[in-house]
Amino acid sequence: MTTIAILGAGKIGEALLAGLLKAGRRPADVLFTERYPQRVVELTEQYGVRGVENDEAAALADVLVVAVKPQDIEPLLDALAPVVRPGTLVVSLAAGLPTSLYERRLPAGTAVVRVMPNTPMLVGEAMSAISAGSHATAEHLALVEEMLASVGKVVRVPESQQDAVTALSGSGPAYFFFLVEAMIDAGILLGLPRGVSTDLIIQSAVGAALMLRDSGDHPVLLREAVTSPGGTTIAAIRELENHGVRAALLAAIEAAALRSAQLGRAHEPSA
Ligand SMILES: NC(=O)C1=CN([C@@H]2O[C@H](COP(=O)(O)OP(=O)(O)OC[C@H]3O[C@@H](n4cnc5c(N)ncnc54)[C@H](O)[C@@H]3O)[C@@H](O)[C@H]2O)C=CC1
Ligand SMILES: O=C(O)[C@@H]1CCC=N1
Repeated sequence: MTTIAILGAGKIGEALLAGLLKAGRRPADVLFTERYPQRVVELTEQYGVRGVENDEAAALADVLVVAVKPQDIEPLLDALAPVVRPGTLVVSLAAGLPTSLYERRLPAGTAVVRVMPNTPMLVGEAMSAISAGSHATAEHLALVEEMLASVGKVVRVPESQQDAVTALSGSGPAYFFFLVEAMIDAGILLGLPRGVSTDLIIQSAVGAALMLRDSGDHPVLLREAVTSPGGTTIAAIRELENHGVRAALLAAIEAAALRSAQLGRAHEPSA
């Protein structure tokens, strides 16, 4: 059985850990590393998996999943470079970091797959996009696809599209949460109790999400079906357009993609 070590078990690392176990991987086949001892205790107690040091993970695991913040990558690569074994697959979940960074810093020929997941991984509904580095084979991609399919959907994209993916689906859940938060506040403005407003909006979000996924209809058609002539919805849509919400989303997502590219460039040799 393949042994997987998750290096950095924070929000996304824990989501993957939980998802892999839920999908049937044995706790003995999953390791993790964490820099805070208290976090090691918590995760060991909760999931029955073993917390180890990064060099031990490199010695024991077939797949090393990097789930530290991009800003924390340098010390981790320093720790891994002398101990990564031939044949190890490195899977990076970090925003912005190109496979070339790992290939430059780890032993020659190390296979790297870059992944952009998102937090709905916690509920088995992740959207993950994967790209092969220059030494990753079809088998490596298939293995990563199989791992991630246990916690949601997976698509393959050229690595050149990963900054855009990061801006869309990596950060995407935050935009929906932001929208929901604002809509709940609108209910408060209209005098509804917070609990009622929250229930109304969350169930509407769940229903709309399922229609988007399952109906096969374009979002425009779904919106038009809610928008009666001379009715309430069109009055709201006019305000959304007047306030530039569409343009704001285009600008926001473009800013996220630029930030992803910038995070990658920060680790270039000349930076
Ligand atoms: N949170 C999100 O929605 C998403 C995050 N990502 C990426 O996943 C990565 C992790 O993000 P989060 O989980 O949000 O961050 P986080 O801060 O919750 O988790 C990172 C964890 O790594 C640990 N860590 C740092 N250096 C370490 C080291 N040398 N050895 C062992 N553990 C170490 C930290 O203690 C922390 O618990 C980032 O690179 C981020 O770009 C990707 C997609 C979505
Ligand atoms: O905000 C971030 O940098 C990470 C990457 C994608 C989602 N969260």
